[in-house]
Amino acid sequence: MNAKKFAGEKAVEYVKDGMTVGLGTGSTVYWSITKLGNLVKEGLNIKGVPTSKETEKLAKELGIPLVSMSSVDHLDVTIDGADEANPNFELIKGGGGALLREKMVASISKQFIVVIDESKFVNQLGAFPLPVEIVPFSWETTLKTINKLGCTPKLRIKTDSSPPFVSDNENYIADCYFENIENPAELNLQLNMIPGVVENGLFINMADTIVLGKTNGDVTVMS
Ligand SMILES: O=C[C@H](O)[C@H](O)[C@H](O)COP(=O)(O)O
Repeated sequence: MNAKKFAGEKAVEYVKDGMTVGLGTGSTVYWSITKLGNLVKEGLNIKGVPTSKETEKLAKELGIPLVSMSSVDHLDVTIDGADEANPNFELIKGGGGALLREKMVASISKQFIVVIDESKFVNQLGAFPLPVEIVPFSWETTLKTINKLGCTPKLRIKTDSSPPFVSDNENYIADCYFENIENPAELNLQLNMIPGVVENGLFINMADTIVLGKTNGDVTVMS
């Protein structure tokens, strides 16, 4: 059974008529967006702010009205997936390369709802390589600097020997293999101090609620 679908659909309960809604990116929030599309067809009045070109395309196909982030002061709620979440509600995001826009959208949201399946809820972050968005200019130098923080960074490529993956913001992604991240809040600040780093996939003090789907159909909501 599809744990991502259970979590994604449950989170839609937080969306009410008249809200401006941040629409995350990925295969879990896909289910939230699809359900929202159905509710819009039935008369729900919302405006969406997409966090990626992929989500923008999906929302348009589903008929969800969209507005740009720059046209709003805040969002009422954002629903998004994550690659890992810990009991402090700290997250790793960016497996799909959308972390920068996702962090910007989440940062002005009154409520940030994270949808995950149970395999992503971990005691310590870091088994999933941390995505870091970096500028293409001298990316090799940026990787060397990131390496000094105790990880092995690898430039993301689509397949072996193909060109680098390019984000919606025309940047590259370094996937950083830490294994264990002892202090996510400190690492978040250290990474963002490096010239060449645009943003990293650690989301600290941002998530308000985690909606966790299980394969048996149970959904746990943590706030
Ligand atoms: O860049 C991608 C996002 O941060 C996703 O929300 C994250 O990777 C989780 O995606 P999925 O729900 O497909 O596992």
